[in-house]
Amino acid sequence: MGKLIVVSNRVGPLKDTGKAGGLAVALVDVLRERGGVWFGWSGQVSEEGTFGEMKRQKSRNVELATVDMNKADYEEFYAGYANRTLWPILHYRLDLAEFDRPYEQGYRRVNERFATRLKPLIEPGDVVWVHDYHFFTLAGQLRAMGVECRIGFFLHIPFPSPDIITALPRHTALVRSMLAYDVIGFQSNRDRNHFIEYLIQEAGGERVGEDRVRAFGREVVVKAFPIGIDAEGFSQFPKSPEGRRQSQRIKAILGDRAQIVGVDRVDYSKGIPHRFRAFERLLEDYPENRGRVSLLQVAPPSRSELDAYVDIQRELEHLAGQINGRFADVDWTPIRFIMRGFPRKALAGLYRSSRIALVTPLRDGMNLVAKEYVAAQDPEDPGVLVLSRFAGAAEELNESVIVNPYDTEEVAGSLQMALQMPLDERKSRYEAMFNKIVTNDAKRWAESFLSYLSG
Ligand SMILES: O=P(O)(O)OC[C@H]1O[C@H](O[C@H]2O[C@H](CO)[C@@H](O)[C@H](O)[C@H]2O)[C@H](O)[C@@H](O)[C@@H]1O
Ligand SMILES: O=c1ccn([C@@H]2O[C@H](COP(=O)(O)OP(=O)(O)O)[C@@H](O)[C@H]2O)c(=O)[nH]1
Repeated sequence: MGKLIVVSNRVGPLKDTGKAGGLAVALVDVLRERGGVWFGWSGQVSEEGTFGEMKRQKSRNVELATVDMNKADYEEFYAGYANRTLWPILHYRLDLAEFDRPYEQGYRRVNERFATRLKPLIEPGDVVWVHDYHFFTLAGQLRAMGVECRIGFFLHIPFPSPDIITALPRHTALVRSMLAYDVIGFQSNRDRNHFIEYLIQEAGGERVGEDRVRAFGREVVVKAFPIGIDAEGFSQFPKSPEGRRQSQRIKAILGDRAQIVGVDRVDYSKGIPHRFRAFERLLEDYPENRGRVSLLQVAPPSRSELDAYVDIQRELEHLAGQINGRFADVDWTPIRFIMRGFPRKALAGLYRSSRIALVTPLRDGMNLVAKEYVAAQDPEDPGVLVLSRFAGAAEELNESVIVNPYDTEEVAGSLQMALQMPLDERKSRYEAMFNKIVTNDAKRWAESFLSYLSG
């Protein structure tokens, strides 16, 4: 068998640096396990861009092969079409989507350039596994250059219903180019079903088996492969020196008070303002929690060059200040809002010392934080996961307390219920979820996808 070539916009690093982003975290685990080449953007902007030298760096069984982007590529492809057009649409936010012809042209250009740089790395027998919305059209470009090997695609973010997707100008061309892949994977059945509905309604496609569709003259596998984490490995992190150090710091400030934790990139899809309001509502409706329960929100900034991201950051600072001003006391701060990233071992310590994780995205492909929180719990005294029904993770983790993140009163009531949940119920919910995340871990996710891709 040939080698595995993984392609994603965000590549590495292979070490845990505390830079947030579930895609990179998941792929490190997979590549470490199986070995291969990981090709993508270096994270650098230079004058030569994709025409510059390919940086190659080997660490044990994984080789990182990266190229720069130039300023126009960065602005039109990454900040433009990927994050101003596709990201909001795929997260059901048509109100935030910007449609600009240069963005779309930049997207096609960068996909073509990446295909040109990738092609010489592909040898007979290799399989290519492409990730995420940055590269919907990459396989189409590779095929046009004569590449015939098996190429798979996995979408890490949601795929909405045809009603929403059809708002994207020239959506047909985009979806048609996706059919150049041999296997197309989604995080959840909901996303997979939306894609099939699109093919049937908009492209005259048809289902030709449980996981196969025919459209645009091609027959491909279309299937949900919910992404996992290295759950066994993560469950050991709270016992690491860094994990312990964070737990001890938290215990020292909390005493016998309870902590709710949230961990998200600052992104409008994550529902952080709604979460702050739900926590405020908890303090209003259940005043016995004042002085007794606090919310720790870790929120590393993300895509800060985009207005929508600057706006949400400001809104959060304002809201946290307002809620703290209203309820804080000399010895208690209701919301501790930390706008920087932590390495995952440190996060594990924060998760372990929190009675509740409040994971309330308005839309999310999967949400690995939900799985990490479960993995980090003490089996003898586990905390409670309160999870949005709109996270991909909710399809699997149905023993969590599932909430509608838009319903402030419901989330506040669920927090109160979680704070009072008896130990035996906490344990039975935890055990069911832990078993699932250990079984459906990152390794199994990759093996399952690759077994379809190998044909
Ligand atoms: O690369 P950035 O623009 O800095 O953004 C970080 C990553 O965000 C997204 O992550 C998604 O993948 C997770 C793992 O499958 C999933 O749990 C989560 O729901 C998604 O939002 C994005 O998809 C990545 O491409 C970005 O690198
Ligand atoms: O300070 C932080 C915050 C997050 N993360 C990691 O970033 C990933 C976030 O993945 P998720 O699927 O929850 O959301 P995404 O950011 O990919 O949309 C998780 O593995 C987190 O542990 C991290 O390493 N440090």
